[in-house]
Amino acid sequence: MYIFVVVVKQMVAAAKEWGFFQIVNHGIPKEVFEMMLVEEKKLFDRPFSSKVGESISGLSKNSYRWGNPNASSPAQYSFSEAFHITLSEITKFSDDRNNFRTTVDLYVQEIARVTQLICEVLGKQVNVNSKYFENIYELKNSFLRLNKYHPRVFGSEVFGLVPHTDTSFLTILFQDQIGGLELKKNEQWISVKPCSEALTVNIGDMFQALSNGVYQSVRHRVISPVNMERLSIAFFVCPNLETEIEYFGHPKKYRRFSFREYKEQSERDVKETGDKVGLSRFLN
Ligand SMILES: O=C(O)CCC(=O)C(=O)O
Ligand SMILES: [Fe+2]
Repeated sequence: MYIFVVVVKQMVAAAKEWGFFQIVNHGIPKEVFEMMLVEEKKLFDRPFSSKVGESISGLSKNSYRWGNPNASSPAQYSFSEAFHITLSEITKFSDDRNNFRTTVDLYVQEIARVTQLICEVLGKQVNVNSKYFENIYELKNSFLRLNKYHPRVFGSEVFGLVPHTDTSFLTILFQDQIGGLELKKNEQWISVKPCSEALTVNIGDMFQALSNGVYQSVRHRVISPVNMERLSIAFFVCPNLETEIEYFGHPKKYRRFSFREYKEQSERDVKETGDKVGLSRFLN
């Protein structure tokens, strides 16, 4: 019990100060990550035409992304490709010849169990209404993002993923051992070193709003690896589109808004400026 209290304190402190922390002893067997990496590799190894052209293993057609479609200068290029798989899609997969569906489903169940605990614990400390995290596995708008980063082809630093904050409540990331993820703190970029047993958790914009700005959704980016590829798997816990995001105490830092409103505003901002304005648009 004492240990639990200490760990909660550390998580809360990290969520406030860094917006990031790593967890070990999460109870997910390492085989689950290994199996998931095998499936991820197989998926990315398909020919480009197959990834953009047809639906794979029952994934929706627009689940595949590459680069940054909104880039208007080299500084905004992202040298990576990704698959987005929503929880609602997982139940609809039809083709399971290659264990893809079973593996993804197992992964999400395991991750959702750990995420449930983290969300409840963090939420409780800042009086977030418990309805937001009642059943993480039922939040069908949540999604997995499988990321593959390509070795850099130009000189010095190239982005694998441009600086951004996550729109989610919270993101829970498994990364391989290559490294490249960095977070911004006091105007400096700091690397989040890979640790094979750890999951990396970061606060998203929605948790910042629900906690009235106490937890920080911190900007982060990925620097392209040198001479090798990097893989990661991010699980974004997201509310349903119509969910109203609101802190129930006073004074309220942000006005009430729906997740749909936030997403649509962010998409418009990204299209127009290449970047999301984020929560500062929703100040009270
Ligand atoms: O791959 C990583 O290390 C980070 C991924 C990320 O930030 C994202 O997918 O939003
Ligand atoms: Fe991110």
